[in-house]
Amino acid sequence: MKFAIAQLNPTIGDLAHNAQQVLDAARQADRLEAQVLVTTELMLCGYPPRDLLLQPSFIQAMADQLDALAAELPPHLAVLVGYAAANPKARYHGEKPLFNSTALLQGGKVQQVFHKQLLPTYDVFDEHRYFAPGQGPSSFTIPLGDWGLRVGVTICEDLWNDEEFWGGRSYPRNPIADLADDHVDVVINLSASPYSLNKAQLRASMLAHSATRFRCPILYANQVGANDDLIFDGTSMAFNRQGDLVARLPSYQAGLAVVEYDPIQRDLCPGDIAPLPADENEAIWSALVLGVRDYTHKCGFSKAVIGLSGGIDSALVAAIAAAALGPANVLGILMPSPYSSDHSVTDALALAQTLGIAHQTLAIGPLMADYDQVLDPLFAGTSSGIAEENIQSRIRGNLLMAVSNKFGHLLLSTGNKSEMAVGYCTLYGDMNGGLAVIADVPKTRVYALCEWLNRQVSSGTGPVAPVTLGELSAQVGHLTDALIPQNILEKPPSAELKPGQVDQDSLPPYDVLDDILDRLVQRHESVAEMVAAGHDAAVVDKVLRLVSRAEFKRRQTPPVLKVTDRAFGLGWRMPIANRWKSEVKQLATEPAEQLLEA
Ligand SMILES: Nc1ncnc2c1ncn2[C@@H]1O[C@H](COP(=O)(O)OP(=O)(O)OC[C@H]2O[C@@H]([n+]3cccc(C(=O)O)c3)[C@H](O)[C@@H]2O)[C@@H](O)[C@H]1O
Ligand SMILES: Nc1ncnc2c1ncn2[C@@H]1O[C@H](COP(=O)(O)OP(=O)(O)OP(=O)(O)O)[C@@H](O)[C@H]1O
Ligand SMILES: NC(=O)CC[C@H](N)C(=O)O
Repeated sequence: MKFAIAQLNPTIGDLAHNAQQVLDAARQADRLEAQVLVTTELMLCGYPPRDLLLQPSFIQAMADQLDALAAELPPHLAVLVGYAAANPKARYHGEKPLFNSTALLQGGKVQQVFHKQLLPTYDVFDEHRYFAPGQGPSSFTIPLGDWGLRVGVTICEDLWNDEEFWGGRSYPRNPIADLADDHVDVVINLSASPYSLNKAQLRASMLAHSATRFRCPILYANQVGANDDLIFDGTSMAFNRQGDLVARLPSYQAGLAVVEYDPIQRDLCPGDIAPLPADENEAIWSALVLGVRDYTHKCGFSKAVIGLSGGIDSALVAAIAAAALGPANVLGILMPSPYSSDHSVTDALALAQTLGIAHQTLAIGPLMADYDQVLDPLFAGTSSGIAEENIQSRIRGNLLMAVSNKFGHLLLSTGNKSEMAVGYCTLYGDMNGGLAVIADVPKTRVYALCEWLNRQVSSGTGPVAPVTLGELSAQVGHLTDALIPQNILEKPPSAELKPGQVDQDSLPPYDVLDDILDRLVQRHESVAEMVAAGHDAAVVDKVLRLVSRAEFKRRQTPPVLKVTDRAFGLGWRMPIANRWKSEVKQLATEPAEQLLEA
């Protein structure tokens, strides 16, 4: 008796293409003599479909696609497919018209339908907006010799609510416990669980716990690929009833695994276990490469443009883009101003050369002079300040968008999470772009990732992950000792908007800033807790005020690829016109310029 797990990469709304992926996987599973194929949550429409779910024509098209798929599948194979099913009982306003469902397709038609019971509505999830909860327990039976194997079906969050695992902090219901009470032999879970740092390890310990606690094998199929800001790592797994890992699919790529069930032992047999990324840097790098590749291609682009400043943020984004799209599809634009250092140009050129990407230099001095001249009647008699400095950034943003418009390149923006948090970036300037590639990566991690990249290349360790450095190395071919030129790693970070400017004139050292931000954004700590951890109260106060003051900018940031537990975007929904002072001593009404320089 064999189960197949299909780890697939659906595109939101591309029903025919997603169904074709299921069909291809089913044919492969059939050739491998599997009896059951498990796909991922909402596979037919892709996860998360968001407000497409509010369009009745979309739901009808999905139902039609499901019937068409059922008719084409190998007839003996039982195929579990995630889709959104109409809720026939929904009659009054406010009752949700849909279920988040799994169809069991076999013999050319839909045999059974199971509904998700626990609907996540936190962080980036908003499932109560669309779905009614199902009432379990949900199972089906596969004839096996003279008995029937009872298979319990759950959908993603259904498995995330074991009160023992979370130390009592969960809802009263646990669908896995209900299935165990119902004496199922195996539990299946169809998931769309987005990547964040170390989440694969969390999922594994949670699954191992449930398998052990209920003495029940678990097969877990997770979506792979990126849809908008969310990156899905896949890393599908299977655990036996002792809680041992018996199979794992590779992270960050589509694939199919077959796991055998032994009816005598009533347990899963050991199968192939793909390695996890070797460390945190490899995991984040691989996630970002997948995020850029899928966003770019799924939005219909093949090429990207990036402003290359000779700094570390644009260097990392350019390396990610080169790995994701191929160096031939990345264009770096150097735009020196009279305030730019020589090394901003030489370092950017060295980077373009090691990455093998095309580059072009557009000097912005004459445009700055034109702006000064045009604004002179209005600005005469005022002292030069932030308005004039930001014009440089806006000229660059404008030129980059002109290149994007002219040649159809996607503009990748380069701001990191630390500067996005405190508003150390210019609206309609360096914030321009279609995708904010590293806006969930703190500056200290930007350095760590670049150092890791250089170590990988210089140690000649070769491919580190299937979609990542290996491909980049293969494409670049001539990598020597460093991918990111050493000077980019060593020089002090600077916006170079005025002579001699460095980030640390305005901001606390990045290790201090990032620790405070982590405590604020991820861990919801109070000022008192941060001070107790050793931070200076005045520094904490300044950072909190900057964060509060910059909300209007973050709301206008391009979609941010999420790699932490809490990214700016859907998981961070703060009001802009906001007078809540928390423990911040005073409302942040000072201009950002004064705050940054305080
Ligand atoms: N609540 C609100 N809702 C909507 N809009 C609001 C707003 N409050 C201010 N604004 C608008 O925002 C403007 C201020 O924001 P903005 O124009 O971005 O300018 P601002 O934040 O004043 O200055 C940008 C800062 O980013 C730094 N920086 C660091 C690194 C790189 C770069 C770079 O550009 O390369 C820049 C730069 O040194 C400076 O300190 C106001 O003049 C106002 O128009
Ligand atoms: N001289 C320049 N040429 C091209 N692009 C630039 C230049 N200066 C700034 N940019 C663009 O604006 C972004 C923000 O730049 P800036 O150097 O001011 O800040 P940063 O946070 O230190 O980033 P980086 O580390 O990439 O320099 C850069 O990442 C780059 O995309
Ligand atoms: N799609 C879901 O139900 C996802 C929720 C789940 N807790 C996760 O992050 O993986």
